[in-house]
Amino acid sequence: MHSEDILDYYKQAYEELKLILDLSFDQITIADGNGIFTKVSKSCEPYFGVTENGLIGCNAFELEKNGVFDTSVTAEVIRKGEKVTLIQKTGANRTLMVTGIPMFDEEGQIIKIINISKDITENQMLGQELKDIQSQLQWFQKELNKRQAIYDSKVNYKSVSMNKIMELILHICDLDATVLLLGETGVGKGYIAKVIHESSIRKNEPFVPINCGAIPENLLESELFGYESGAFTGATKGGKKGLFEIAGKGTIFLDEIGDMPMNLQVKLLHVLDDKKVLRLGGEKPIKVEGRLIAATNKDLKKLIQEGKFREDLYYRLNVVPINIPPLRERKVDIPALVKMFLDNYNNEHGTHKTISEGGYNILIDYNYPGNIRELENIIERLVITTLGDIVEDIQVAEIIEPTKEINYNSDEIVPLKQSVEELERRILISAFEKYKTTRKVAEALDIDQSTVVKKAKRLKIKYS
Ligand SMILES: Nc1ncnc2c1ncn2[C@@H]1O[C@H](COP(=O)(O)OP(=O)(O)OP(=O)(O)O)[C@@H](O)[C@H]1O
Repeated sequence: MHSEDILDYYKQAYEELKLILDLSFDQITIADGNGIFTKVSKSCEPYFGVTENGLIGCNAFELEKNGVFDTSVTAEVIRKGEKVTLIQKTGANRTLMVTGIPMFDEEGQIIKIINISKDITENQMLGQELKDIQSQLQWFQKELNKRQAIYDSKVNYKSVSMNKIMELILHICDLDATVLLLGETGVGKGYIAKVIHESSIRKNEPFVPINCGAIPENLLESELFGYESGAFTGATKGGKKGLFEIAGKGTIFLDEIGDMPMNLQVKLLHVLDDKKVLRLGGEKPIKVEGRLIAATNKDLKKLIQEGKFREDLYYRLNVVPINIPPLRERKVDIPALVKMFLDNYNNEHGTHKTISEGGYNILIDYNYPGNIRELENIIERLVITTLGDIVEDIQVAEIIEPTKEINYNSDEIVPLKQSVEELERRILISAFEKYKTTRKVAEALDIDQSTVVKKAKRLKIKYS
């Protein structure tokens, strides 16, 4: 071949190479062994924010420093002496996947580096969007699970006050914060404590309830904190786990916290502050990881004033207070509860009882000093004691009549003696429903056992 033909051949080859470079969708750059760009495809311009001529003759190390791209693949190939693939962020805010391929001379020195880049900005954005959607989905799933748990728990309510409580529960169920449930006897504090546990991430861990008012002080202490063998006379060999230990990562429910003896209140406060518990006679602290829910029907502030409840413990427990209103203040909830209890007891006793319209109205009108517990008992008694399939008005009235309360909010003036007797009767009936024995009722009402017996006789209250 003549030298002119050779020149033509190379010229043509060069033109073809340039055309390929410029037509390529990918960004191609060629640098020499020192990292100086010798050829750059036109498509590079929008991706690096620098013109073709602005790149040619520039050093990759310099461009890296000037922020045209973060890590230069050319520079990396020179540093490592081998083929490199990396993700590169450019000054024009694009994300590229770049591969740099070195070419060597006979002595193994790099003479050229060919870089091919693919724009993956959209892929990355889609990837991020996918991640965002996935985390949103997880959040919705978690919310849905919590709502499902509340639905499954069959807390029937229509009232605004209960709706607010359930929304609060959804909000706090997964937090570690201590919950203090307040409300009259029978409003469902224990029931709600269980709902909180079952709607929370702790639902597969134990739910451990204990009634602080029903157990003597020394027994309560060993139940709560456990003991080592030989801690006291009669202690089981091998010791015993306390309820905090048994609850593990679950929920410990301290019912009737207002009845906890002062001495134990101090110990409980230490456990809550230190998040550690010591078994009686033990030396090794055990980590407390469970969530605490406490409940009381007593006025804790009044107990503090009377010196019967520690103020510091009160503030420690009162992180999320939930005040459950009495049933008489949310009568819209009664129909669904009546239906639920009627269905439950019909199932349990194999009956098909319904309640007459009049009987139903009596149930709605009644003020339930014993709250949901009393309503449940009334429905069970009606299902068991009535003979036909329809519970008539009179049968409902007969059950409610002995405890029918005087409506103190009405304008009707009733003789004081009658009012006092009625109030006593209500209190005693509720106390008997809960505590069953005259001794425990006397303890709860802080009167002598003989007074309980006398009053029950005078007010014709039956107890077993
Ligand atoms: N929302 C509810 N739906 C169905 N049953 C309920 C509901 N709330 C309470 N109950 C039922 O009413 C009864 C009393 O509830 P619970 O023992 O939780 O009340 P409490 O406020 O803890 O009472 P106390 O202060 O006397 O311990 C229980 O049998 C419980 O199952």
